[in-house]
Amino acid sequence: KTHKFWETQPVGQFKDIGDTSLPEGPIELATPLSEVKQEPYNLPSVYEWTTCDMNSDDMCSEVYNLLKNNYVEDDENMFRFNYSKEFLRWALRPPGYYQSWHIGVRAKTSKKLVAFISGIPARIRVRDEVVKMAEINFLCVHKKLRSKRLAPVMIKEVTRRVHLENIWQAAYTAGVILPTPITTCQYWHRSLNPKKLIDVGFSRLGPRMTMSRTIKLYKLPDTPITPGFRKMEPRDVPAVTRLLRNYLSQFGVATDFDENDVEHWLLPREDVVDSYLVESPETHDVTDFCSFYTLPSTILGNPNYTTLKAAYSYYNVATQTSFLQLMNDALIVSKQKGFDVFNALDVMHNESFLKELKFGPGDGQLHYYLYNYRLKSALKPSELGLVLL
Ligand SMILES: COc1cccc(CC(=N)NC(=O)c2cccnc2OC2CCNCC2)c1
Repeated sequence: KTHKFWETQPVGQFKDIGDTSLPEGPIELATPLSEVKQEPYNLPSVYEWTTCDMNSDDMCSEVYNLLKNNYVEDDENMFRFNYSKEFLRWALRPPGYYQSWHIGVRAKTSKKLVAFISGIPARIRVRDEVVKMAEINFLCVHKKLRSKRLAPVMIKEVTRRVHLENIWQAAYTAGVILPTPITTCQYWHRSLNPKKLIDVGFSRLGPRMTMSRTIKLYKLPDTPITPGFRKMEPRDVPAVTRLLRNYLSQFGVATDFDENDVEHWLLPREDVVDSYLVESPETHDVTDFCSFYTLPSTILGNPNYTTLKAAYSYYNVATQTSFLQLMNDALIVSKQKGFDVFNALDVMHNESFLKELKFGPGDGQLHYYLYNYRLKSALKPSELGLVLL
């Protein structure tokens, strides 16, 4: 009952956990394109499929507003992700993207966008295999249409369109447990504006703590302390790519970035993604790198504030600077840019700075999944080098 749909899909099944006789790799073989269902799946008769052209300002606004009002909320329904239009255009149009993977559902009569799901192409290395995958994200069904079983048919439709491009694997995350996580991450938060976070109920005043003591606890310098710490520029793409590829090579599952990918995903974009590096003042080598993306949340039902400005840790590499000092500089610049909180998952080597830099554990978990690819055993979060938006 609970996983009616997922028990029909080529994903690791709970009953198979621990069965080491099952080989690591694709669960179902690729099929000839002629055997892929050519026509879209059937929706309930009052709805119709639509392809969302994110280059169109109107379409982008429709997707933005659907997500703004109906996308993921925290467990206590106090906050809802509020991805910006510019962020969505960035997230959905990487090199080689397919507009056909930006799938909407409209009500036939009103023509209103009532649901959305997206895929983007990505090369993801699993152990020693680089696999072409779709990264599935932004699955959203209007609050008024929940439990009409729209999500399963939307997942089947995006899968069909991914198959039409001869791609047979996918990666996705969810806050809920489905068959079967490849790893489960904890999320952590570092207060930058503790007074606002306490006022809106994101954080609570610690025991035996006053507000002024709390503000002092989270105080940061005005400027980064690492010599040579500066914003990333286009000329840095080759060096950052080398640094990233070398760092990510140690993880069991990781993004396989090339320079083209780094140019899209990591060059700074105002209010979307920020990237900094350390250029050695002596040698001018690029020795370290840190980045975070901008994902505000709507504050639900607070009379004094509407938006929580949150930075999310993205990819970070330290080879000469201490990881602690590098990430503290990331906190310093994010505070200077007006963020209220800096969030991170315990993936890669993040655990080494979380407690030291005064991150507190979040109250939820983020589960990572692969579609049509079995891992012999689950990964630890520290073995994962993949951050989804
Ligand atoms: C603070 O506002 C929120 C609004 C909605 C949900 C949550 C809790 C939550 N679910 N957080 C995360 O999933 C999360 C926490 C730390 C780092 N990345 C995260 O999620 C990313 C990656 C997956 N897609 C959403 C953004 C918080």
